[in-house]
Amino acid sequence: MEPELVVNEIFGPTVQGEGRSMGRRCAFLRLGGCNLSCTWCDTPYTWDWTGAGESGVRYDPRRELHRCHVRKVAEKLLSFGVELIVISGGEPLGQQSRLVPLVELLTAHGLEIEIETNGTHAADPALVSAGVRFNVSPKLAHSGDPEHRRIVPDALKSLAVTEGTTFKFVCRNTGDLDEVAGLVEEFGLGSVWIMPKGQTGAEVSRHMAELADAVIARGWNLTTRLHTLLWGDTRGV
Ligand SMILES: Nc1nc2[nH]cc(C(=O)O)c2c(=O)[nH]1
Ligand code: SF4
Ligand SMILES: [Mg+2]
Repeated sequence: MEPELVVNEIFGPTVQGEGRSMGRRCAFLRLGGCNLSCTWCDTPYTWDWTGAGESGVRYDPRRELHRCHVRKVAEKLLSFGVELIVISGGEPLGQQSRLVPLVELLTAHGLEIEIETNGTHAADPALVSAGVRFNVSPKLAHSGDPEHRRIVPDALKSLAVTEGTTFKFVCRNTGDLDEVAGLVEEFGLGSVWIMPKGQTGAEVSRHMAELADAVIARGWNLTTRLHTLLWGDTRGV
């Protein structure tokens, strides 16, 4: 039987708004479901059916989630005519065995693939050998998730030695950077990016200004949230 993915939305062309490929033209596959429930999550409509997030909104899974055959998803993503596909969520690695055939179809067409993940799942070796790059965003205490759920040591250690992985931490101020340093040290994380928390351009810019000098001084990289600066808290961009 042909595998199906639980999809929230497919959109493009846009630009990758975060991290190492910021500004690159791309299309997005946003999958449904997440194993965490961060209070400030910017995509609660992919998982929050009870109103657990900051907004208190209960989203309707019947509206938000769609089962789609891998082949159809691939066709749609290829139709955007972009060189880079970003797979996000929710938490896309919750469906990673079913992502393998999709990634194989896309890489056969010469596309590059990045997966945004919260770092609680080790990557399937088949995704790694297909050439997927992982943008791993472990959650800090301010996410509101209990530590045993947001920090999975074996997953982080495995992702840390996976070729081409970057780590991207959502931070508000310099106080958060000590917590990042602790994780970097404990799990041997390389290619560290700090990203300001924010769902409006003003909030992103304020946190960015507070963080920039300290991030540079610590020898890390800084990314903004380009899509938020451009389009605010809009879906599907
Ligand atoms: N343009 C754009 N860039 C992004 N980079 C990571 C995103 C995400 O939602 O994971 C995202 C997103 O939602 N939009
Ligand atoms: S891990 Fe990501 S998608 Fe899941 S709740 Fe946290 S911010 Fe939202
Ligand atoms: Mg987003």
